[in-house]
Amino acid sequence: MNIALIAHDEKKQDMVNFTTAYTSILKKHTLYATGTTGTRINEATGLEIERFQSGPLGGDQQIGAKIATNDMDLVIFFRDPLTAQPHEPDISALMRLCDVYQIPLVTNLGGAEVMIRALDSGLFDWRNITK
Ligand SMILES: O=C(CO)COP(=O)(O)O
Repeated sequence: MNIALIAHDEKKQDMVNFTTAYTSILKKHTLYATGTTGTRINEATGLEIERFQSGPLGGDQQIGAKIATNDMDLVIFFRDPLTAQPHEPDISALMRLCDVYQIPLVTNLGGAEVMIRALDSGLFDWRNITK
C-alpha cells in the first residue's frame, strides 16, 4: 500500500512516536511524506520515505495529486487544530480529495493507531481490487 505521512509542527513528535512504534508494519509499505515530516521520520526510524515539498511550499498538493491519480491508499495526517496554517487552502484541498476518491484519512494519533492495525490485519485489501 502507498501511505502518506504528514504532520504539522506541533504534531511532529506524535508522528515520530507513532512511526517508531509501528516501524515493523510501516516498513512493509511504500511511504510518502511532506518534506520536514519525512526527514523527522527517517532520522528517527530509518524508514525509507519519498519526500515531497514541505507543506507550505506545495507538499500537500503533491500528495493530493497522487490521490487524484489513484496512487495513494491511506493518508495519515496529524493536523494541529490550534494553530493557523498559511497554506490552509492546500490542507482543505487534500482532505477534500480524500473524500472525492474515498481514500481513508485519519487526522490524529488515535485514529492512526486503529488504522495501522486494520491495515496490518488485511482490512485494506479491497484497495488492491479497485486499482
Ligand atoms: O505543513 C504540512 C502539512 O500541511 C507539513 O509539512 P512539513 O512536513 O514540511 O512540515
